[in-house]
Amino acid sequence: MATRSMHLADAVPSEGPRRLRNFVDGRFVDGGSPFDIRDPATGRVHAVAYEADRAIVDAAVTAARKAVAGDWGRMPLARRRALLCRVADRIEERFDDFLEAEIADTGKPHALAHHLDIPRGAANFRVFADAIANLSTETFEMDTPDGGTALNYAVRKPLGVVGVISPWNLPLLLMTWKVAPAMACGNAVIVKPSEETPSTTTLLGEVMAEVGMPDGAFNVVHGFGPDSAGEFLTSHPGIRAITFTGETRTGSAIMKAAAPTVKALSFELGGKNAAIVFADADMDAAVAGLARAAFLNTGQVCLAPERIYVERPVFAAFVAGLKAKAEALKPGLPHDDGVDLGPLISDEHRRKVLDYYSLAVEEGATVVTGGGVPRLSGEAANGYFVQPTIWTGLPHGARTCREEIFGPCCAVIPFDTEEEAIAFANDTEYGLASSIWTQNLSRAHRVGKAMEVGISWVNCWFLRDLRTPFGGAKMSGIGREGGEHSIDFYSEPTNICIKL
Ligand SMILES: NC(=O)C1=CN([C@@H]2O[C@H](COP(=O)(O)OP(=O)(O)OC[C@H]3O[C@@H](n4cnc5c(N)ncnc54)[C@H](O)[C@@H]3O)[C@@H](O)[C@H]2O)C=CC1
Ligand SMILES: O=C(O)/C=C/C=C(\O)C(=O)O
Repeated sequence: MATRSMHLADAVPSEGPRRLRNFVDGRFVDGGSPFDIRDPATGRVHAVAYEADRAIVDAAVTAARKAVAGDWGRMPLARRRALLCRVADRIEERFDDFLEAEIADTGKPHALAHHLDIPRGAANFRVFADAIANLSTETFEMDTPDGGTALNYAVRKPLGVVGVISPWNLPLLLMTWKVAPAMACGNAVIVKPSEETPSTTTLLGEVMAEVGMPDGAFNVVHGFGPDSAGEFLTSHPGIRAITFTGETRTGSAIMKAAAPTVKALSFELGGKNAAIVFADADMDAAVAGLARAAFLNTGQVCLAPERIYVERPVFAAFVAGLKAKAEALKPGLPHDDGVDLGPLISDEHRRKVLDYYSLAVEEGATVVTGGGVPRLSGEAANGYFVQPTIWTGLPHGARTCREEIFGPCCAVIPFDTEEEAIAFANDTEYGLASSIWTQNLSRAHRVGKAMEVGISWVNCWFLRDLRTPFGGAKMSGIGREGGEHSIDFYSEPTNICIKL
């Protein structure tokens, strides 16, 4: 296959900040207002992105519509699948470029991005290339009033142009989780990555050009939310669907903007996830598993448990174990030896998390560990680090127990009965994920089912089979993605009824 191998975005420069331009109709375009992208581990500007104005967003929509009506829309399925697999291969061939770009934007530890973010970027394309190949549709044979029969069968078709609005916590992973199924279904996409983390999405534009993706099938517009590229997309009449991961309030603003043009919406929103540890759990596994769950990616995972309910007889042992794990985490620069705790994404987000650290104390918490900013030297002294933090003694109604913090922190709360644990866990407006730790399989099933969430993990957390439904209940989202659930969202059936 011919490839166009060129660094169109200047995304791998030899010197100075990278320039991250908008990618429209198969090429990087000039224009837009520059804004700085900071490395959160050092506070230094490492790239400049260009905020797309309305004209650039309009050009992206026009190009995307042309692609759907043209080469991309007419492409045979086998070729479409092969191109998506080639995107996955190319992400792997350029693994180090993606790795360094993701690390520069997020400051996350090298090992984390190496094991999680970049491999999932490639895996997302492979999984949905397979899913679309194995798609079946429904058929119904019916009797007709004249004594004959008719055959109904559905064909699935792309929606058209899909707007993808993605967040900063797992930038490549979460963006490709939406782009891959949308493109597998034959849609053209316009991605607006988070203004904090535009680098890997820009690199994906290079990859799309390199593998020979038809012009306009994949577009990137940079910028912010309100009155910027985000809102221009969500209100654009040429876009048929919006898929979004991020804060619940943002989801609500997007719904409003999308309402006049009646777009299809798929939302994965905030969480205030609960974990429940029963006294019969394998305690070492529960402590290790929940330390990972609470502190991975510095707590910036929407699935992270910020409330951990522990059966009273094992409460003290659990808290002591979790404290030891939190205190063993080493904050620092992504490439430094042994570093396993990165910074928060921005100074603004650190202020928000530190405000919650103060609020917890005002609300009556005992700070088991953490509660502030770690002392770091060298370049990391200017990074946006906070200490992993554990609280006990918080009342259920505390804001710290009800509002999404999105930092490396959790409240640990005792319970006495299974019913009480279920009631505590479900006492929230959110409903994304839960994690239950017990060796009693009947209870695991019973409690897992009682959770008002999209995903209940038992004796594990963030174990992902990409074919399964993924999304949130209550204010944690609308719809499910994953496997055929993604195909359902990113395509629509036309029923054909043939009188035989
Ligand atoms: N995965 C998740 O569930 C995430 C949750 N959050 C939560 O959200 C809080 C705020 O972080 P933000 O980065 O401000 O999240 P956000 O939800 O505002 O941003 C996510 C994406 O939405 C875009 N956006 C924002 N407002 C928009 C609008 N009106 N129309 C269209 N697009 C819009 C942003 O530019 C970004 O690409 C965090 O402190 C955290 O609690 C943040 C990121 C990811
Ligand atoms: O595995 C996934 O598809 C998603 C994981 C995490 C999030 O959705 C999130 O943190 O927003």
